[in-house]
Amino acid sequence: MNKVPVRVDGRFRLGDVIGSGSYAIVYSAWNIINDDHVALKLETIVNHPSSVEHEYCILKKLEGRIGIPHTLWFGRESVYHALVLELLGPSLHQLFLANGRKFSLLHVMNIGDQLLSCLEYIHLHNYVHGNIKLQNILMGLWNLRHTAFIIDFGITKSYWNAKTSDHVPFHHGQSLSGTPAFASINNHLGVEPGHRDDLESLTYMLIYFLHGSLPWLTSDNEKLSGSTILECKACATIADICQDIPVEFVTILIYTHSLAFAEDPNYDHLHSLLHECKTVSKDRYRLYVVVGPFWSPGGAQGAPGKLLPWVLLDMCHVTHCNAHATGTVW
Ligand SMILES: Nc1ncnc2c1ncn2[C@@H]1O[C@H](COP(=O)(O)OP(=O)(O)OP(=O)(O)O)[C@@H](O)[C@H]1O
Repeated sequence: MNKVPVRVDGRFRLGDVIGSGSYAIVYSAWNIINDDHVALKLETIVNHPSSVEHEYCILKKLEGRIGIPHTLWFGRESVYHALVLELLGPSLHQLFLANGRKFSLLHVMNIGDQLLSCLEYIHLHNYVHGNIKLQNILMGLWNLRHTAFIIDFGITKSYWNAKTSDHVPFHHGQSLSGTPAFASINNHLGVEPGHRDDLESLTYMLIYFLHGSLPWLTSDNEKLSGSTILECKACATIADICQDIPVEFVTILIYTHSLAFAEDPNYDHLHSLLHECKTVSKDRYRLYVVVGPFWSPGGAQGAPGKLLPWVLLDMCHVTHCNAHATGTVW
């Protein structure tokens, strides 16, 4: 890496490295003029379009809502693009590890509620975040310590064509963007991302918090290839994924999988399912039958994947979706 500047824009003095990703290194920094502590993201200027500049443009359109980081400055400093952001606290990944790899149901619901509202806001502004994962959710500091912030808009995309005022067309054949562990199945399959993909990633993340794992992750965090993860994800049954957690998560997962490419999600429905978990007794967690795997990849013409036959039973309801019921009862 090139020599890192001592100061950026004459006023932001660089401190320690607080994080890094594939494009940039994030430093804590101190604004010597107003004594403010900030986060400063440095990306080396290269030929391809700047991810940090892209992130800055998106944040400028989104900022103003709780859960979206404020931008304080963007510009060039020697051979770097520099983005100055409000300083945030630990990531959900760090908190999860510090908490012994388990969050309580109440905590998961609270985080889920906040992130769902924030994603709805991002989607209303015609964007798909594209990389929802625990490392990209930071808690605020001080009086915002209970507020979850979504960060890293480096691969965020607009799904709206401003010229034609249309949803971007269904498109197939892209490479996987985002992080394989939490990517939607359609993302693995190269389908143009939409709202549904952010919601599917959010659901995997919430389930991961409750379980401490997902069927396609190894216990020793071995780095598996995207194709191995896809194979395992596509073969996993709902029972594998949602074992021992409230049945509402089964409904949420099935709902996110069933969304069509350009369909507007019903966020209120998802909020109410999350809230229903509060009243769920633990006995209900296991009372479902699932025939899996529950997913079939899209066809060669770029048709979206579809739910395979499955049956879900719980104490109160019997829900059929093309059901041919054989399977195991838990
Ligand atoms: N505003 C902030 N306040 C505090 N820490 C931050 C802030 N922004 C980023 N970080 C830290 O820096 C890390 C890397 O940031 P970020 O994910 O934005 O970088 P990236 O290069 O775009 O990553 P990726 O490779 O995932 O796209 C985060 O996981 C987080 O720990």
